[in-house]
Amino acid sequence: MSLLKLDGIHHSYFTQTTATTALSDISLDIEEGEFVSFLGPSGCGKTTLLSIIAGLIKPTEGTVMLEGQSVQESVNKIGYMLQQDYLFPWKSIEENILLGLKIGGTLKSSKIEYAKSLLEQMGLKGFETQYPKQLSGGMRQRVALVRTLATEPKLLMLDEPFSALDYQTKLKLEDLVSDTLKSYGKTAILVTHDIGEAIAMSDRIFLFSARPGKLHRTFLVPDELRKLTPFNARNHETYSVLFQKVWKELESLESREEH
Ligand SMILES: Nc1ncnc2c1ncn2[C@@H]1O[C@H](COP(=O)(O)OP(=O)(O)OP(=O)(O)O)[C@@H](O)[C@H]1O
Repeated sequence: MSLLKLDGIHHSYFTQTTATTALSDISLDIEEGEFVSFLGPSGCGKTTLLSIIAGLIKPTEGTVMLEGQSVQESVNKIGYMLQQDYLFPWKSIEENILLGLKIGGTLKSSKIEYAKSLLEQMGLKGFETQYPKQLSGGMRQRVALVRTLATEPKLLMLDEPFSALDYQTKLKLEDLVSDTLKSYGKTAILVTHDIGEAIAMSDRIFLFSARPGKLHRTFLVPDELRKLTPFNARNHETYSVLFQKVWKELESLESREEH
């Protein structure tokens, strides 16, 4: 059984006078432990689809099942990492990380130990008593990921989590996030505008067409890239071949939108 199953998703936004169809007939499956990316022209409905998967928006038509249950019954199984870290500035790094567990009523010693091991793995040991403003943007994003992983979500939604970072920090964080998610066998969906990031980090890439967003094509990332770190994948010859393919396909979708 797939971890996540979307079947016939269709979504329109309605006002009193207008209807905007954002998504049309999206069906896809994501397996446990897979890392997939959602790519597509601006406005093709990626954020709408993430919100539907998270159970924040009920689709006009279609179903979303996580581990065979409707998402409305599984909201606590989903974790987020967003473009902004949304850490509480008045709380220390440790307090920020443990907050999700506290709110969820699962602040047990085994969970605290797990959070501490994540903190160490993300290179944040020694920063527990510091405050967000004392950390760099890349470090704050690492704290945000630890806070998310600490609640042990089944599915992680990564909504452009690297797009506000400088290029070098972004490349380093891609490696660290990829390594951490692989080592814990986590399933993740990355929304990005960066084709290279999608190729370097994913097992599969879902390419959506312009509004209304439809699943246009799925690209399988070849094994020789998947076994490398994202940084090393970017330097492999197969990477450029796939980059060209995805680029051309995306460009054709964007030019269709303009006419
Ligand atoms: N609350 C809303 N009410 C009406 N229309 C909306 C609403 N939210 C999104 N839309 C429309 O639905 C379409 C899809 O929007 P969405 O934000 O999901 O796309 P996206 O692919 O995430 O965009 P981007 O890549 O620019 O972030 C767009 O045309 C947008 O204008």
